[in-house]
Amino acid sequence: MAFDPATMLSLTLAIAAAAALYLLLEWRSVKEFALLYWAAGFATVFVGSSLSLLRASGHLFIGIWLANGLLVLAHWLFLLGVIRFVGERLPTLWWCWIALWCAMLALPFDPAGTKIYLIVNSLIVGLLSLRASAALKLAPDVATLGTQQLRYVLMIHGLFYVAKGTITLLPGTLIDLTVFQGTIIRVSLVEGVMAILLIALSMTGTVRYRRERQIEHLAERDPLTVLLNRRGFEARAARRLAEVSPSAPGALILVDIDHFKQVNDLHGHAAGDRLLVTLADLARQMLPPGSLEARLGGDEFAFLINDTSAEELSHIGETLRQRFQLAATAFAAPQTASLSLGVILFDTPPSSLDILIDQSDRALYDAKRRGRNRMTVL
Ligand SMILES: Nc1nc2c(ncn2[C@@H]2O[C@H](COP(=O)(O)OP(=O)(O)OP(=O)(O)O)[C@@H](O)[C@H]2O)c(=O)[nH]1
Repeated sequence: MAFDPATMLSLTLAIAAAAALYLLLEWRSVKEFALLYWAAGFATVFVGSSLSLLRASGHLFIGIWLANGLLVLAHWLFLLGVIRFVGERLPTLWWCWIALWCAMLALPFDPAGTKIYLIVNSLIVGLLSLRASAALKLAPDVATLGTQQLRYVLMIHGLFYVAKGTITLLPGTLIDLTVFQGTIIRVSLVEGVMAILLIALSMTGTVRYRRERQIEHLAERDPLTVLLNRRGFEARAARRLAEVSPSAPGALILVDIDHFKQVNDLHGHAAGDRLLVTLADLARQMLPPGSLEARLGGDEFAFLINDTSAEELSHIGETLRQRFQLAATAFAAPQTASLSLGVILFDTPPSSLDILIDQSDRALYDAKRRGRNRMTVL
């Protein structure tokens, strides 16, 4: 296939239209607002590329100025989509490109004017793409394969446009925007086709990966307390247990609320829910960073702590018990709700999490049997 301008522009038109439509359909199912910006961006590329065909018939204002201006607008929409996707705010300064681009309308249609136009236009497109790429540099726990892909595609695209603007500065560089003449313009058309294809694919990938991660996250969380559920706890525990050694012992604390049924019966299910959330909040506040906190079901919770000691466990258990008891006084009952804790401290990795849960369950049973509102350590 010849890389002639007409073929490249036809490809650009076809891919941009398909990308706009695809992102719009994707938005209908995922309702991620960034997809709307990106779809609008590709629709703008489609309109801009269509208008650029008019330069061949002498309509230079529409075919060059307006068409290339729409290319800038498209990249602005891509940037707005990325900003929306990462939940950032864009400083007002970034709106200045509109004033700059309008100022270029004053440039004459001679070779010097066209050259300045191409340089400024390319630099604006390059900077908008690089800014979008920078916004996608997310923390490792938030970044997905999709965001990484989009980040690098936008970075390469932005660098290409900055290079294009810079090379155009060189004396003797041949460009003729009126008839798509000059190596830079031709290379740019080829890059444009590749870029819109890769950007569109990365954009859908970005949203998909994030959605998958959100679904994964929800599947491993208890909706009421937002602690891990049993499945999430099991999935994460194996790696923590393998890190246990005599110099860094581990502990599993099993917690059950005493007389919880009375809270539900006397104050309603919503009050019971509030108490469960209170316990989850206390655990989040008091357990050392890196601990695993889970609600195994009903009023039973499990906390896995690494690199701990009997003294630390005793302090955590006692404080948790006392603070919970204080919070539970808001729900008066013949027997106020309290906490029973069964703790197992171990200095070698156990053969399985289930065995560990069984052992701490025995400790918990002992705490219940001895009158509740206490902690038993094995
Ligand atoms: N509010 C609320 N209650 C729940 C939830 N899940 C389970 N429960 C209730 O938790 C209670 C747990 O019962 P038990 O642990 O047997 O009762 P208990 O009164 O705590 O008894 P002891 O543990 O022996 O002191 C039941 O009444 C369940 O209906 C929930 O998500 N929200």
